[in-house]
Amino acid sequence: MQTIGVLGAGAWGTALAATATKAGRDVRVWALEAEVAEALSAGKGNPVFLPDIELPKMQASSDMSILADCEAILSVVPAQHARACFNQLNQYLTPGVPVLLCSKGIEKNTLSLMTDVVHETMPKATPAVLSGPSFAADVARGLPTAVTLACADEKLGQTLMKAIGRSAFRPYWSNDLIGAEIGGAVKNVLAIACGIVEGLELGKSAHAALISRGFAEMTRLAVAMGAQQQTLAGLCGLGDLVLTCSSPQSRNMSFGMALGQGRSAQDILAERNSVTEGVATAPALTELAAREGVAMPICQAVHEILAGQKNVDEAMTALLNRPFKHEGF
Ligand SMILES: NC(=O)C1=CN([C@@H]2O[C@H](COP(=O)(O)OP(=O)(O)OC[C@H]3O[C@@H](n4cnc5c(N)ncnc54)[C@H](O)[C@@H]3O)[C@@H](O)[C@H]2O)C=CC1
Ligand SMILES: O=C(CO)COP(=O)(O)O
Repeated sequence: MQTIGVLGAGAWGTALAATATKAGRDVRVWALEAEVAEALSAGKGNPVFLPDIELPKMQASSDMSILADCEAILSVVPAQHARACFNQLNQYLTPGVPVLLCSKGIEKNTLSLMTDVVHETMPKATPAVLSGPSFAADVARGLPTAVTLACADEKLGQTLMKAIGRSAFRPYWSNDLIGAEIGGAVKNVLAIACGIVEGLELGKSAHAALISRGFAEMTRLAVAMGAQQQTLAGLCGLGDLVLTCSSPQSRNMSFGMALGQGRSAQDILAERNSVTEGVATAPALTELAAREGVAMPICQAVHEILAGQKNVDEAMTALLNRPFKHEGF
């Protein structure tokens, strides 16, 4: 597998394209913004989404036909834009081509996971999922990490791992696509909650308790949707949850911190050109949890705050006054 297409040149798409280039692949990048495509093609990095990081030169275009006939595609567009992009991408795919889903979110209104969106828009494609603790800036700088690569077919999974893996970027194979997707989507909402706890200065004990109970919520939903419990204990679940809930480098966590400090969601988002996936995923997740009959009180509290149904203090008081119960998932 030599020719790798990357759909989306935000921070993460760019970091993954750089990684695959360093791994020796022939990489082709589709960027929505012509200025990003021009800068990447000229070897000037990505001044819009990953400024001040030196990157290898790569072929890039804002014309999606650049992805025609690639042997694998990495999809790295924000979850809420995936369907529109896939509708356009479909015409350029060869039958059976693997599409490795690298974005972390659930589609609003339809409640579709990214694999569902692939099945509905690109029936020729074979979906796989890449998820785990991986800040784009760290990966683009060549700092080490490990991620989950979920693919139903182990042989294809191994081929994808060899194509994009390096010593500093270590994929581990799993056959559990649903577990990998749910882990990545839910941790973003939980990171907002952790940020709120930090912004309210409720202390590190509250922070750790929230991560642990959040992990129980994530696992409950994933298992109800057919995932294996152990997947959530891996890189794409606990690994990414710990990373994203621990550092203001996370957009979701820093968004939550600003909310906890009293700023409005609208004001915080207006200052950003980057995506904060947990904001759109929170309402979808709340609906999905209700559909599956799974209790997700922390994620629901984030949704209620974002929907203006409760302020942060009211949401926190409601969480702290839930009935005492058995621990466990
Ligand atoms: N940045 C990171 O550290 C990581 C991000 N991810 C995930 O990767 C996905 C992409 O995030 P980032 O690369 O960070 O994005 P970003 O926040 O750096 O950039 C925003 C991206 O959204 C794209 N965009 C905006 N409007 C669009 C539209 N109408 N159609 C298609 N694309 C549009 C922009 O072109 C750009 O690529 C998200 O789901 C995120 O959760 C996953 C792992 C790490
Ligand atoms: O998914 C990520 C790290 O694994 C990035 O998290 P944020 O989108 O919150 O920055």
